[in-house]
Amino acid sequence: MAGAALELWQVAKRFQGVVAVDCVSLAAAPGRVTGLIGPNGSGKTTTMNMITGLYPTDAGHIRLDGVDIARLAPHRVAALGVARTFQNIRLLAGESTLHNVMLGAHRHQSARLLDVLLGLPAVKRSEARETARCEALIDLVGISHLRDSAVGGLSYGDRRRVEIARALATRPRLLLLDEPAAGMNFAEKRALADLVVAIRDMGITVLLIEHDIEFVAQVSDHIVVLNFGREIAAGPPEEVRRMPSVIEAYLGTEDA
Ligand SMILES: Nc1ncnc2c1ncn2[C@@H]1O[C@H](COP(=O)(O)OP(=O)(O)OP(=O)(O)O)[C@@H](O)[C@H]1O
Repeated sequence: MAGAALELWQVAKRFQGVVAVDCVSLAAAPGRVTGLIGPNGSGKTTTMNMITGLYPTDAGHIRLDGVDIARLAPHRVAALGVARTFQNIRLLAGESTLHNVMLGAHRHQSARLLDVLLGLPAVKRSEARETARCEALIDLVGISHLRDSAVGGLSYGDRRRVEIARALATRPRLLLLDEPAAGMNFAEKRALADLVVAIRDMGITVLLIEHDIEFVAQVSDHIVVLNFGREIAAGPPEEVRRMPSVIEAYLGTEDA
């Protein structure tokens, strides 16, 4: 699978006079992990919401493999191979892990309604293939023992894994992770870091929003730092961590 190249150029967003994103330009290279960091309220989630089509941009371009997606509806952006997880986990609590992950896969089942109603063998084969693919993803994220468990009863970290597996089930070329390590303990974060690297090694481009600077530095090939809706620094993790502007804006705060 070839990861998509994401490019933002002078992107801006205001909410009734509040400047959420002032002027952000960034590039996420294909098949690499780009970390997007910054203090609370610096515009990270708003940027992600513009990339996925949830918010239309007020200015600038967002290009996916050169195609401007800035004003496309969320389902059209998703159809181009963009998947995401949310800061506040969004899953069907009463349904099993497998059922939740299968929801991500359904976009790829092309069977006609009549064929499904007739239960044709080709439809059953396609369903079996998709089930096997989703089971493999559940295994990849490390929760195969929770395949049939209702997700409402799972730990926070495991629910995050279900969300990532569901996003992967859509066969993304670009995966956006919004604070995936939030609320995780040390061991869970270490396993998550391995998972993010495994996803990158599958060829998928990853854009990662995260507060935990150690975690971001560990998994990112490139880091972009926002403050007050503007990009204040960008570069390799070790370089960015040493920049005085970053230390002042981010690492010096209680979020670091
Ligand atoms: N829907 C909205 N309506 C009004 N203001 C908003 C909306 N969404 C975000 N904002 C404002 O835009 C600014 C940027 O918010 P955003 O959530 O993008 O920041 P963030 O960097 O993701 O913060 P956090 O790390 O706390 O999640 C904040 O001042 C926020 O209050």
